Amino acid sequence: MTSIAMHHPSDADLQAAFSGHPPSSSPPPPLPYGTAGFRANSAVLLHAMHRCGIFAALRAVKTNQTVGAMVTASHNVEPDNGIKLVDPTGGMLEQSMEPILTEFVNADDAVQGLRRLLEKIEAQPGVANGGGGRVVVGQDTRQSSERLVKAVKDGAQLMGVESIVDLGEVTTPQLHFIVQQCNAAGAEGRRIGESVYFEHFGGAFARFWSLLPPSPSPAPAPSSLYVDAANGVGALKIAPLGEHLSATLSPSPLSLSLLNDGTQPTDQLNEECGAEYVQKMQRLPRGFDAAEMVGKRCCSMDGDADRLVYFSPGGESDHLILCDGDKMAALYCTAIQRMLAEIDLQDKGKGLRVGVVQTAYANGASTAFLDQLPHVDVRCVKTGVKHLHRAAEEYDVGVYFEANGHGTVLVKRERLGEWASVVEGRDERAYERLVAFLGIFNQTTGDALADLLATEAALKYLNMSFADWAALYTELPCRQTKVALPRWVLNRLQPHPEHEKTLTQPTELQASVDTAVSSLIAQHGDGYSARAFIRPSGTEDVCRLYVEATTAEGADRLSDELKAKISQFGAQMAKSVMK
Ligand SMILES: CC(=O)N[C@H]1[C@@H](OP(=O)(O)O)O[C@H](CO)[C@@H](O)[C@@H]1O
Ligand SMILES: [Mg+2]
Repeated sequence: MTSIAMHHPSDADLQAAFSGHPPSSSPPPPLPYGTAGFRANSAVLLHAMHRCGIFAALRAVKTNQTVGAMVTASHNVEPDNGIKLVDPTGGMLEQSMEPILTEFVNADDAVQGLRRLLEKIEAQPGVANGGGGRVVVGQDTRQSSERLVKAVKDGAQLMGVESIVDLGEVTTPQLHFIVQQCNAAGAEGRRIGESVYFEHFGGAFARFWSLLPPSPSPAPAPSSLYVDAANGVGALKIAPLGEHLSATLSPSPLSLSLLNDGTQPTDQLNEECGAEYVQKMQRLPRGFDAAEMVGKRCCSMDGDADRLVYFSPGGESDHLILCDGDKMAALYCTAIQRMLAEIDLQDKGKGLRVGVVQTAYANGASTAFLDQLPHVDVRCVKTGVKHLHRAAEEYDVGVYFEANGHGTVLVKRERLGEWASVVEGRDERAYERLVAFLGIFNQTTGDALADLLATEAALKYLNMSFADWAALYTELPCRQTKVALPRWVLNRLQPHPEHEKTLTQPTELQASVDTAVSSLIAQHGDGYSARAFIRPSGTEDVCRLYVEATTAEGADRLSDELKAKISQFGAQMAKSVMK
């Protein structure tokens, strides 16, 4: 295969780069770099994968570092697929690169597109001539993933990258973490693979556990945690995680029981299971028996294991008690607050700046709970973890969570280090415990496995049962619905650029929301609260509607009314183009 040196390739080189590769006869519809990368039905993605491979390799060559490419469509249905690119930091692709990549992926003329891309990449700051660079590729368990990974690798190979490592089936957060580790100081010669991941997170959990007050002897048997793996890639990682914990902590304090592991012929990825289903539908996932498992501690990951929600069957049909991302943020903040208080530094002007970042989908009761915690800033940003992650980085300890369970806690290690001297003579074990707890979180992205460990650690430390955790606050009744609309209609909806709690366009649709909300409040009088917003999804061709109100009946009514308004708006738009 021809490979292109980064500087001034000839037209023949560029032509060769695309010979035998899509786009084929029918050009696919333009693909946006959405909330989490490119995502669509897998049948139209081959050319995008090939070009993302080219792009990833160029970024790797330019920075002379390791870049990642994860082939996954996360919580989407099995026939969909997608790709998320991982920057050398281990984080998501830098935002300024998104339009550059999008233009290249959608260029009608592939050769011209690549020429423009080369110019733009060369203009970026970085190593002048590049040289080495590595692309690490991972995939979820979708049937289409293997074929698409091949297209990514073919694309990467054309760009003269020094090496391409195919990790096979890994979770999205594993790939992020491995990329970060590859670029860390002293990584040369280290084996690239997932063992580094299990050692790091299993080790962090074990360290924290060993710093807890000793359990009465003999230690009580660990209570089982039932894990719904959404029939996705996370299922493959529960056993190695368990083995690692048993090898480090004897006996392992966690007993993990795996369900929806994708091994049965009827198992379908994300179908009636997984974090998205459980959180949005508020229903028990398939395979969880309400009567048999009542009161048990359970959790659900999504298809690529970067989200986690906890729940407990309520005993009746498929009713459940949910601890979603909002409650995980509340739990972690409570634990961090307690740990800070133990070292007694918070109110002495030396405290760490602790912040929590949420989106407009956070339940109002969670925001109120976090707001009343002392010394914690609460912020609301746009949907999509890239926005939350960036905002959380501004704090010394930045907790971020989407209600759907995607989140983590970011820590400025150097600030923690500065504290080491301040705590001298105080409770040093408490300080070490704080450091160890914060060490459990994945610093690159939200991570179902790491969050599972952190949740179990926090519950143990706070001596809380699942029921105690669920009772930290009571959610306001809320409804999340979606209305299918074509992309060109969705493109007319412009959410507020900072918080998405309103639409700046079309103003008539926003006015309908305002009127419906005010009239519900007016009907109930003082003390009644209600909130609603509309937003186009960045991962599916749907318009999302979120509603919350003091009463369930009010939330239902508001939701029905606004759903009808959205459908009406879609119909009007369709009519206007037919004229
Ligand atoms: C309301 C909601 O849950 N939206 C999800 C969903 O984005 P949308 O743009 O809303 O489709 O998928 C994103 C990627 O997984 C996730 O970050 C986000 O929170
Ligand atoms: Mg996901």
